[in-house]
Amino acid sequence: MGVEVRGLTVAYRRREALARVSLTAQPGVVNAVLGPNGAGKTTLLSVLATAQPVGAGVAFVDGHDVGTTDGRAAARELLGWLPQRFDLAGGMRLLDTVAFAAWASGVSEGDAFRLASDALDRVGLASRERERVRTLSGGQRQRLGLAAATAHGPRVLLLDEPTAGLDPEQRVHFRRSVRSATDATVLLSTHLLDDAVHAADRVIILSDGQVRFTGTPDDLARLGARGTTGAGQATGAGTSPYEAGYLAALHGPRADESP
Ligand SMILES: Nc1ncnc2c1ncn2[C@@H]1O[C@H](COP(=O)(O)OP(=O)(O)OP(=O)(O)O)[C@@H](O)[C@H]1O
Repeated sequence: MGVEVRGLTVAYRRREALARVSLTAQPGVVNAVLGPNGAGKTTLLSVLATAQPVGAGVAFVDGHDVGTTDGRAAARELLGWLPQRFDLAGGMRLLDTVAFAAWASGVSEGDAFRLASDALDRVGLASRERERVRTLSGGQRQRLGLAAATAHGPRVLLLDEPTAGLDPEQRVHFRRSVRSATDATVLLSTHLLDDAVHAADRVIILSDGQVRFTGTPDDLARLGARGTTGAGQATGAGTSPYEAGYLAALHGPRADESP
């Protein structure tokens, strides 16, 4: 069932971080949520992760309405969430870290270590499973976070800027790990266009709390290839079709209210 959001509005005090956002994410599809700083990406993922209340509108995670107490409880069992900032105990071994996360997500103690071992294998850390967390590089740490978020087999996976701060090679590794770690519906937030078009089947562009574009990376490139942004500015030489599409999406009309 994936994710469905209709008319979602979330405000901090009186300022709207999300303004009547509507979008769907189909089962098994990797969606990049792209947008500038302050666009509302973390707020959207936090609502879906049940860490933040729905203001107005509705949000369903695999058919469960996260605006209700029962819906939140049901959604939590089938979610995987890698927040923008997460703490891991440096002295713990990788295997114990992931097994603990699986157990905390409802997996039995007996299954937790087997699932943790499988998850570490999928993100390319199997050979390090006996090592301690503090020995990992930034990129390896993110992949450990991915293993911890996916070991219990979530139906919906929410990754908040998982490649922030990683060098290009580590970003490529991480993107590949997402593909191999899960067949869940994925929402992956980023402000890096490269990550969005290479990691995802679909791109959702948010700006100022509004959806500006939804489509495939090819759709975005086609939008860019039209040669002008929605604001009528010509795109310069050296601008890729994706970048031109991103600019057009940011400066054109909002996308979630079109048929
Ligand atoms: N706890 C908070 N209190 C008040 N305002 C907040 C809070 N969290 C976020 N905001 C505001 O809500 C808006 C959306 O923030 P959000 O963190 O969702 O954006 P983002 O797209 O994830 O940004 P970034 O790329 O910088 O992480 C911003 O204007 C931000 O200042």
